[in-house]
Amino acid sequence: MHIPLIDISPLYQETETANKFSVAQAIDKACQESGFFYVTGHPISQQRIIEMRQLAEQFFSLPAEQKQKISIKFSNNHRGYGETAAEQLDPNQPTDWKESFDMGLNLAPDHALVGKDRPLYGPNQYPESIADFQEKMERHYWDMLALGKKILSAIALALDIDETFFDDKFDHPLSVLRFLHYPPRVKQENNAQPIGAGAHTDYGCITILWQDELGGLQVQDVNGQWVDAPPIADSFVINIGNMMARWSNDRYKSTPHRVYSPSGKERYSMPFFVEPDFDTNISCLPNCKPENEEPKYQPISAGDWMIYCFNATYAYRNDAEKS
Ligand SMILES: O=C(O)CCC(=O)C(=O)O
Ligand SMILES: [Fe+2]
Repeated sequence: MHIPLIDISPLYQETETANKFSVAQAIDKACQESGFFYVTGHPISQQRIIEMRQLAEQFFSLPAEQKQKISIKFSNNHRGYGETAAEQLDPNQPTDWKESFDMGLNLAPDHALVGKDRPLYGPNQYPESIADFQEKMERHYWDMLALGKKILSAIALALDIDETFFDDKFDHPLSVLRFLHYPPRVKQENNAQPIGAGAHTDYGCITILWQDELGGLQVQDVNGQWVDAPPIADSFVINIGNMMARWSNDRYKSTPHRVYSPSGKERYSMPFFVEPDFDTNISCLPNCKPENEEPKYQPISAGDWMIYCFNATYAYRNDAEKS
């Protein structure tokens, strides 16, 4: 399996239409073949990545009780700290060996969009003891969302739909910026490498992943073999999620991937999940099915789709104690 490296800088040059189109075609091809590609030539600086990594390290090294104070268990909208083993991405494997911090669009509890009908909207939970934590997270959130929308504009171009098609679908995005920390772990008895994150597909539209220099991300090819997707300097790994596979009538592939965390070493990563507004109608995109055929899937709202996927993964959401 080939995971291409695509220089997306032409997407930022308004006049270079031909180059823009060849980037769009390269992205479209990768999304159809492996569902994975790397991007370079994006506007997120190395300095910013270093800053965000330091912030993640600072956060995860807080005392356990401070992290527990903002546990995702206390959130109605899936924000905050997830302790090690809270998540089980592959139901056939032990729980994942990672801790997490999730943040998204920060809406006050009395905001008109917040309520029972749209359970993924609401406030973030931030640690009190790290200076400028909220500001730094939110600045990075909006910059990553802008990158996500740029990639979506290239997908629109490739599909021969209006380049701005996705723009108005991100007024109140469900997008999530996530810190992950895979603590060091000893090798198992059978000498199998420990699993950091079990095999899974992502739920949403597209994922933009930064991973540290250790590597460990693996992508499944069509024969079921695991192929390394090592870190490449100044790049992000982009992959298609289930919502986009559905939206594109399966033109695009949502491909299983997993993380093997090398024993004895800790690993950091930072996925950004690009998800549209809760009420976005996910029904077959233009030009994604033959004219005389029906779409493969029924329309569903982006929010209902995400809730359906979340409920299948997180132990705490299925906990009888939490109604
Ligand atoms: O940590 C990584 O490199 C990947 C994590 C991942 O696949 C996910 O959170 O969906
Ligand atoms: Fe993933």
